[in-house]
Amino acid sequence: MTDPSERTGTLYEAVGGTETLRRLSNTFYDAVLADPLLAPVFAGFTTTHIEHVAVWLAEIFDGPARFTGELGGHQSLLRAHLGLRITEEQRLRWMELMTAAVDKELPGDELLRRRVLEYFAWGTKIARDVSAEPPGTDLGDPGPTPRWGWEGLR
Ligand code: HEM
Repeated sequence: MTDPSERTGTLYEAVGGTETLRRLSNTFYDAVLADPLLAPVFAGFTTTHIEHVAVWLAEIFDGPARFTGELGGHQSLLRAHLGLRITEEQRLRWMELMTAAVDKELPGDELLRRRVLEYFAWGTKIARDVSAEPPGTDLGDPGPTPRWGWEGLR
């Protein structure tokens, strides 16, 4: 089935919920920390990062709004990237490693794969742009956490 309008339910349900997103996050950060271009960016990495990314993705893909409820929401996510000065080369490597992680952890559903990777392509550009601003920059109110569905950004 490839027509997005024929797909029901949320991307969160289709990926298999928070448990799968945790596995995706885990596989991805194993690769990031072994990567010479990205590892230095993640010098302050702790294992809570893996869980926080899984909780963020759950909300993006229309699951529980726990990142908003417990972890500071959209603004806090953006603020976490301030001052990182992410280069386009680093963003592309991030995408390459995430694509490999998606292929491993979310096999067999081409439309789901495409939608999930489209979110990451969109989100990494925002992270790169925000990261050019110094730490502490006032970002104003970025609005609620975005939601991604079978037809993309809503
Ligand atoms: C869709 C794309 C992205 C998502 C969903 C995402 C998600 C997150 C989340 C949820 C956090 C907070 C983690 C925590 O609270 O522990 C975070 C922090 C961070 N992100 Fe991202 N991120 C994205 C893109 C990127 C990119 C492209 C890079 C660099 C190449 C990056 C580098 C970092 C770093 C270094 C931190 C930690 C900052 C700190 O030490 O507090 N992120 N990200």
